[in-house]
This record gives sequence, C-alpha cells and structure tokens, in this order.
Amino acid sequence: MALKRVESIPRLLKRSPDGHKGNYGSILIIAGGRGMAGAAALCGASALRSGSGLVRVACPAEVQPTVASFEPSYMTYPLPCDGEGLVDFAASRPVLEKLVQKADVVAVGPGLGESDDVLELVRWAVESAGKPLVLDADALNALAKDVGLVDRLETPTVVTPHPGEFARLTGMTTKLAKAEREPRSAAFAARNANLVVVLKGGGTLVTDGDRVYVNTTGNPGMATGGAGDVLTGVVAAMLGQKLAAFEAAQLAVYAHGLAGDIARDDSGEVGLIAGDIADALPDAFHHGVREQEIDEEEDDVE
Ligand SMILES: NC(=O)C1=CN([C@@H]2O[C@H](COP(=O)(O)OP(=O)(O)OC[C@H]3O[C@@H](n4cnc5c(N)ncnc54)[C@H](OP(=O)(O)O)[C@@H]3O)[C@@H](O)[C@H]2O)[C@@H](O)CC1
Ligand SMILES: Nc1ncnc2c1ncn2[C@@H]1O[C@H](COP(=O)(O)OP(=O)(O)O)[C@@H](O)[C@H]1O
Ligand SMILES: [Mg+2]
Repeated sequence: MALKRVESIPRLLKRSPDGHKGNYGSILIIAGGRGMAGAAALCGASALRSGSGLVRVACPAEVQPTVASFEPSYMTYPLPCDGEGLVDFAASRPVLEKLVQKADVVAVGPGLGESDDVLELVRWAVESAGKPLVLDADALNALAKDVGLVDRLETPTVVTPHPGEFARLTGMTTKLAKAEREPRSAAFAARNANLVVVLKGGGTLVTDGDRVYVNTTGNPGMATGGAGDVLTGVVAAMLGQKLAAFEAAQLAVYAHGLAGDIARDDSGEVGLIAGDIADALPDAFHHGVREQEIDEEEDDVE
C-alpha cells in the first residue's frame, strides 16, 4: 500500500501561564561511556533547549563528573561501570529502576559503547521500562543483535538510525538502505504499531509504516560528530511535551534541521559543530516553530 505523505509540521502545545516544569516532560537519558561523555552532554543539553521540564542524565560513573561539568541545568546520576568505563547493567539496574519511575520518556544510546551489558540494558528498556522510548546509536547496535525485541515494544518508540545503523538493524548493505530508503524504513516501522523510524541523512525520513515525512530543513554542515546525539535529545523533548511518536519525531527533525540551518547561516558549513546546533535550538523553536504556531492561531481567528 502507498505511504501517505505528510507535509504539515506539527505544533507544540501552547504553554499555560501557570505551567510548571512537571508539565513539560521529565526526560531520563541513559548515555555516555569512556571517551564519549560529550554524547551524553549534547543529548541532555538539547533536550533542555527543546523545552523539557526536567532532564536527568544517567551515565557510567567514570564519566559522570565530566558530563555534569558541561551543563548545570540537568541532573546527572552515576551508574556502576566495568573496567572499560561502560555501564555494568546488573549493578546499575536498581538505580535505573528508581529513575525510570520519575521519567515520562527514556532515551537510550548515545555514547554507551558496545558490550553484552548494553544489550541487557536495551532489553530492560524495551521489556520493563514501560515509558515512551527513543533508541539511538549504541542502543540500535544492541537492538541489531536481538532484532526480535522490536516486535515486543509496548510503548511508543522512536528509533533514529543513520544509514549505517539502519543497515545493521535490517541486515542489508548501507548502499541498499540508502537506495531504497522509503520502502525499507517503512517496512521496518510496520513491524510494530508502536514504532516510528527516523532514517537520518540529507532529507531525513520519518515513517510509522503508513505515513512518511521527508524533512526539508538541514544542510551538509550537519555531517559532524554529535549532530545525531543532539537529535536524540530533541525527539525525547517532543515526546515529553505530549506529542505522539510520529509527530514528535517529525517536529524534532524539522527543528533540529532548522537549528542546523541557523548555525550554518552564522558560521558556514565547514566550521559547524554539534554544539552549535544545540545552541541554535532556542532560535529554531522561537522563530521557526513557535511563531508558526502563533500565525496559525491568528489565521484560525480570522
Ligand atoms: N562527542 C561524542 O561523544 C560523540 C560520540 N558518538 C558516539 O560514537 C558512537 C559510534 O557512533 P558512530 O555513528 O560514529 O559510528 P557508527 O555507528 O559505526 O557509524 C559510522 C558508520 O556508519 C556509516 N554511516 C554513518 N552515517 C552515514 C550516512 N549518513 N550515510 C551512509 N553511511 C553512514 C559509515 O559508513 P561509511 O560511510 O564510513 O562506510 C560508518 O561506517 C556512538 O555511541 C555515538 O553516539 C558520536 O555521536 C560522535 C560524537
Ligand atoms: N548532508 C546532510 N544534510 C542534512 N543533515 C545531515 C547531513 N548529514 C548529517 N545530517 C544530520 O546530522 C545528524 C547525524 O547523526 P549521526 O550520524 O547519528 O551523528 P552522530 O552519531 O555523530 O551524532 C542526523 O540528524 C543527520 O540527519
Ligand atoms: Mg549517532
């Protein structure tokens, strides 16, 4: 069956004058590992810059002070880790179970690295967390080792693979994943009604198996390490602000690309780094998403 093409951009709910941080999403980010503190920090800061009420970053204890030092506005929680500086899942589980109870959304993956424990962590997130999920990077590499987990997703879940990760998930070559992006990503999303696939790259695709959105924002300056870690935080923030998974993913890729375009207009494509995209998110939401909301409401009144 043909995919329904979606073009209109969803809006964020207007904030109530008496809104408080509990109304805009408590986000739990499980990310980071030796040498990849930055992935957790970019993700956490981006969730905040996209409107989340409260962000908690759980990361291996070895990198927790580093992650904390990047940004005072999120909270950090040290997870017991192994000798490689990666998460020790059995020892971390009690901490994570407490944290997940306080969360509206759980994002897993950036910078976690690859190990059997990361796979156990992803199994736990899918089977026991009971919250909307965003799975990226090493969470997807773990999922690729037990792809049947996808069929057991019981909460809205957005996966955000780049073509290399999508190829691992589906067992196809990166070349094929890039050549047949729409049918391949839609077929994967159709495996589970809770699943939305964001296949990244120029013209990022968002699909739930029935609908597809092709993103119009973004530029090749965003081909820079950490740009995807930023997106993970934005998707989590949109879910935390009560958008359904498809709309959350759609608005996230749109705003993320817009932030990339704002950063590019400022510094050019060559010198653009992921932190510039995170820093431009407020501008993207303020001028690109919120004003659009106001315009549309004015139109409604007329
Ligand atoms: N500051 C930090 O802490 C940062 C930490 N990070 C963390 O590093 C970890 C590893 O993640 P990663 O994505 O770098 O490695 P990996 O999955 O092997 O992907 C590379 C492979 O995929 C392919 N490929 C990628 N994009 C493609 C495209 N558009 N189109 C086509 N192919 C594409 C590419 O294929 P190639 O083109 O080279 O053949 C290559 O083989 C992860 O935890 C992440 O969160 C990073 O986020 C950086 C900042
Ligand atoms: N040529 C491009 N045009 C538009 N966006 C791009 C381009 N290259 C990369 N991006 C965006 O940058 C991000 C890169 O994500 P990813 O590959 O996961 O990076 P990382 O893992 O280093 O954070 C994605 O959102 C992707 O869509
Ligand atoms: Mg990535």
